[in-house]
Amino acid sequence: MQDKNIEQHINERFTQIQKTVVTAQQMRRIESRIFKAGMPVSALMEKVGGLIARRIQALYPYGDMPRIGILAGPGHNGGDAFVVARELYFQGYEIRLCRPLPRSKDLTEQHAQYAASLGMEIGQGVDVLQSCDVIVDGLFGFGLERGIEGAIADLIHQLNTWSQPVISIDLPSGIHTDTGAVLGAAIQATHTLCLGLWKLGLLQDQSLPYSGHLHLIDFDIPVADINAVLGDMPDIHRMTSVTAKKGLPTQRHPNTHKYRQGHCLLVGGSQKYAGSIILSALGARATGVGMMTIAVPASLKPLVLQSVPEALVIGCPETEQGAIASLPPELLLDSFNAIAYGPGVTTETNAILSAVLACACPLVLDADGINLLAQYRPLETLQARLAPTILTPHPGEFKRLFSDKPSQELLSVVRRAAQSSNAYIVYKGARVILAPPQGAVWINPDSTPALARGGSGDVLTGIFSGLLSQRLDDQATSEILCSGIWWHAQAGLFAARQRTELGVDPLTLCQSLISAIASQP
Ligand SMILES: NC(=O)C1=CN([C@@H]2O[C@H](COP(=O)(O)OP(=O)(O)OC[C@H]3O[C@@H](n4cnc5c(N)ncnc54)[C@H](O)[C@@H]3O)[C@@H](O)[C@H]2O)[C@@H](O)CC1
Ligand SMILES: [K+]
Repeated sequence: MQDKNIEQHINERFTQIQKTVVTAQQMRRIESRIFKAGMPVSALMEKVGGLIARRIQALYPYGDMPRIGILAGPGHNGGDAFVVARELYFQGYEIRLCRPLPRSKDLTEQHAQYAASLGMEIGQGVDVLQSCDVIVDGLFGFGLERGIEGAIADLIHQLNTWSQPVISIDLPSGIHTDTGAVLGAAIQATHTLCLGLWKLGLLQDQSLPYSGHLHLIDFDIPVADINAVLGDMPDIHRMTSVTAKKGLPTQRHPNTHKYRQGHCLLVGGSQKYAGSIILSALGARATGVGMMTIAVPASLKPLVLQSVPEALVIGCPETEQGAIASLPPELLLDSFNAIAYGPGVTTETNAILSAVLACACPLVLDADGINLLAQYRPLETLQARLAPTILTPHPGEFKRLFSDKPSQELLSVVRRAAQSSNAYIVYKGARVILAPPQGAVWINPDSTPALARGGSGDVLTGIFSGLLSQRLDDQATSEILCSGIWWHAQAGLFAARQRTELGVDPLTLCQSLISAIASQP
């Protein structure tokens, strides 16, 4: 029993740590609580440095990569780097150190002196590192406050032209801890070993070209200190597989039947964009939704039925240019558990928008559904809706809808948009952000550029519709949407592993949805 409690405690802590995201200021406050409680600064640095050194050994064993070059800055990021240098030195690695800024914090200075006393080569210029097999970047961590310029910026630019793998401690030096922006110049890392808690900047699109593979080095920050600083309801969460898997209907009730597994309606398609509604349908199909109805222009019905034979396909009257002109009166929108409107509809007519906005179930608006909303309806319309509205804009659609330029403060901009429109915003950047009308913003940390192609978004819309249709009584909309976002990205990653990033066309993505889940541990 005792063992089970301990294991449970460790798992719960791990889940919380993986979900937690901090700014530099929050990390500073958490750190100072730990130090005030009695943990010596030097002991923590020692512990962290040891963990980093062991991770480097696992990534780059001595037998393959015997020469390690270490770039050490003036603050405690540099202190960590000197501890790592010493640890790896005693494991037999040949160490070369570059210390471009002479004045350091006391603890860092002490470690530098000790490294020198052991006979490690320490230079001021970066050239000393050039012949090394691996570079460790301990120049700046979350204490970087101002732009990097002059000789230090030149050094970073020079280092970025080299071909060796680079491991950044905490953050790639030069990356803003909160926004992920480049402050003048930034190291391009192969791996970033983020210390203690995920820094917000590492989850933002701007830092992606610099951060490489992300690892969290957990150094046992007490959960009580995290809660004391972030509160019970943190503003930002990182999606994890543990939380995402909970929202998927993978375990069916033994007595279930098709009407209990939800009924979704997908409205879309046109002569111009005939395929997108099929991709949405295939996304919805993978969710195991019990029943699916698809409303398309009448001329598309045979095509859609060919791809989704199980669906009830309704052929609608169409405009001259082949968009849906109206919905047949026998289609009762209130009989569905979720509706998606938008894939392939074009902006030719807005005749259907009012009807879908009036529905009493969750509504996913995507693609031209969003553009029509931007063009014809004030956002206040959404305030009146009784069920959740989900908007899935990419940056361009977001700008059209909210006339707000996504900026460095992207998270705040998206959050404000969700609050003011009373909608769940799924912002489709490289890392998808989910902002609900109230409550925490979620960021998906794991994805792939393979998903950057036409049709990927249609699949996501279908997944949302299928999952929302099967919602359990106690399931929050955010939870369901997080699961969909995570699943979509995991399928992309799965397909990219099998077929490279070039081979993840939207049909392959649909076909990978089930395999991606089945292959999860
Ligand atoms: N938070 C924690 O609990 C822990 C933090 N540790 C390490 O400590 C780091 C933070 O340490 P610090 O607060 O000392 O910060 P940094 O090591 O990031 O750097 C701060 C130093 O850089 C200088 N500086 C800032 N911007 C500059 C610029 N543009 N050009 C030139 N100099 C500049 C500052 O004057 C200061 O001396 C973390 O990133 C991590 O590596 C670890 O040692 C252990 C635990
Ligand atoms: K660093």
